[in-house]
Amino acid sequence: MRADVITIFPEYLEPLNVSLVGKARARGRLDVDVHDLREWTYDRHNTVDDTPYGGGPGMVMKTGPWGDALDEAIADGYEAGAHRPVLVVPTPSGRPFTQELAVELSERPWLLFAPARYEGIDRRVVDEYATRMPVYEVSIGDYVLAGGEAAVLVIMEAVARLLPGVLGNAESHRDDSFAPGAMADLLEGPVYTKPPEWRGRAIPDILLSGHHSKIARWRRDEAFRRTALNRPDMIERCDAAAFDKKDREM
Ligand SMILES: N#Cc1c(-c2ccc3ccn(Cc4ccc(CN5CCCC5)cc4)c3c2)n[nH]c1N
Repeated sequence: MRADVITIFPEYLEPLNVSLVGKARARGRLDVDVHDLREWTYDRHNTVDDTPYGGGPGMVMKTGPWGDALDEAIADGYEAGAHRPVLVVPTPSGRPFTQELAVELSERPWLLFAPARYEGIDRRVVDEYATRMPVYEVSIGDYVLAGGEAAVLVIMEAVARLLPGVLGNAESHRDDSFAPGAMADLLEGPVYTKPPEWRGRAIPDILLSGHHSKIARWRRDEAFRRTALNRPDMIERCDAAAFDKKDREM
């Protein structure tokens, strides 16, 4: 997979050099190029924003720098042999970024990220590139950030861990919360490791029993309990038939 990120804060994307995404890059599973939008400004102050037409708070990011930056990133990607880019625009008004969408994006060969700042990018930029490629306008949650760079980090991590050969245990993402069909879409239950006792707190006996089907049932029950507590909405969505099927398999 190829990923290009255009931003006025390239240093914000430094975390893409470490941990899971950094490993995916080192293993050649992912190529990431971060571009400073101000390289496509030609005035003394490297201006990327201006006042909004129609008035209102804040500033709007200008068409010129974004158009020139996107055109060059796209041309360079094609020259490097990449094809079929999609434009990913983090925005508070976007569709929710979900595990399902992470899977969809992980199957794309080239992601072009346009994290904005200020009040966002002049709408004509998205309208222009939507004539050339699929555009995903996504929001990572119901809270307000100051820009899209944090969303790029979230999206890149969620996508990179789904790329083949990136996660140690290739299957482990299939049991994720939110992964379609995993544990009837329940949250993860509690996890434990050595030592067997810590500050007077022991491990649930069942986990030391070696009885795998009973352990699996205990884990499912704990997952159900946690989901009912923190995400009752997911319980309604939970497919009772799938749940009963899991029950019979244990
Ligand atoms: N993903 C994601 C995001 C973002 C996000 C993503 C990208 C940008 C680019 C700029 N901002 C700042 C901003 C914040 C609020 C508004 C709305 N206006 C405020 C007053 C009148 C309406 C416009 C921009 C961004 C925020 N926030 N929350 C998420 N889950």
